[in-house]
Amino acid sequence: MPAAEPGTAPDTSGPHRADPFAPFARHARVLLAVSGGPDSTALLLLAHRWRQAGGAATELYVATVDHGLRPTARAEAEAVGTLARELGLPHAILTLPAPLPKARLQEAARHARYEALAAHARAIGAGAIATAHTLDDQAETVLFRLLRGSGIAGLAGIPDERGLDEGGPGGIRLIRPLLGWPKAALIEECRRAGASFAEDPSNRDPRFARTRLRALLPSLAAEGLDAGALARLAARMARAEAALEAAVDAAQARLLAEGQGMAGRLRFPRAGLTALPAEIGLRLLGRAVESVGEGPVELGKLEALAGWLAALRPEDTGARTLAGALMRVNRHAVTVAPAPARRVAAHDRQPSARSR
Ligand SMILES: Nc1ncnc2c1ncn2[C@@H]1O[C@H](COP(=O)(O)OP(=O)(O)OP(=O)(O)O)[C@@H](O)[C@H]1O
Repeated sequence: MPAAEPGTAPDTSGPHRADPFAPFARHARVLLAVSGGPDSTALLLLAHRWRQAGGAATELYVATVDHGLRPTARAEAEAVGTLARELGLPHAILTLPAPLPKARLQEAARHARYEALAAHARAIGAGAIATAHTLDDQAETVLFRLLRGSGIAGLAGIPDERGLDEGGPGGIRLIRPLLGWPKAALIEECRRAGASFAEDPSNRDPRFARTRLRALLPSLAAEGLDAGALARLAARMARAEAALEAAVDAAQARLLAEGQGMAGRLRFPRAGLTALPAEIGLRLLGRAVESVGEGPVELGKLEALAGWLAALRPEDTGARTLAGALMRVNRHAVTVAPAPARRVAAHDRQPSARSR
């Protein structure tokens, strides 16, 4: 792959941010996740150009994950290495510690990929990983979630920055500087730089719902629902999501202080909880169930739980379980605690584990 022309001014004409690489400047080192496809090859070229043009003192490192799934993967990873070397950037090929399971392969590959990238980022002291998600990826994600009846958080689409391992060691950030760029513009960047790239055949595999949805996008665009419109929807939803979460933070602080919960158990004053706007109450319940139960709760099930609570008359009491959490309602309070079945199940599992 021939190198990009060094020193060319960064193309800041991307549709969204004046400087999409500005978030890089907060880190001494950023790891670019480059698969060798057109999007991430353009990420490599553009990030390097930004750096050459004096973007910041940020050092750029490059890594390619070889999932061991396709025979051509190694050669593609090596081609990324060649381009990175031409640009003067360090490159590593990362392999996975264990073979991927056959079930839910794409999801498993994505999970393993991020783990490998995060481990490498920590090893080289990079505070952030950058991926090359595009405007097209954003549009597909929003459309996909729209069709599945997602909530506001889902319709907010792919965030341009988030913590990769919140609470984990190192606090690595995940940055997506190209979310405002159409894929076609990135292919054009590669072409202009004379850089070749590989195409992942799974992107065209009609067995994946994503591929079938992608095929719908041109017809929707002809009706006015183009990638830009879907991205605008995502940005508006992200704004609403942030405001709602801030309102839930405030309601949580207020009601938990009033409710006097005990260790491992959250207690809300019933009148205060049921008086909240429905969306805020729903989210607060979701947080409570998630924190004492088994983790994230399906929105539809949470809505059913909140609906049940809202339909109770003031004199009614009762209890419901959801996702490993038990919600008890008495006249004065709503308490959310780990479900007893979970405690019993955990207790039951121990002897059988020992007997193996
Ligand atoms: N093998 C790889 N090595 C390094 N980076 C990769 C690899 N595959 C993907 N990436 C990075 O992730 C970005 C998104 O890739 P892709 O759209 O294929 O991911 P995905 O499977 O849809 O998962 P997600 O969108 O959650 O990352 C790429 O632009 C690239 O930056």
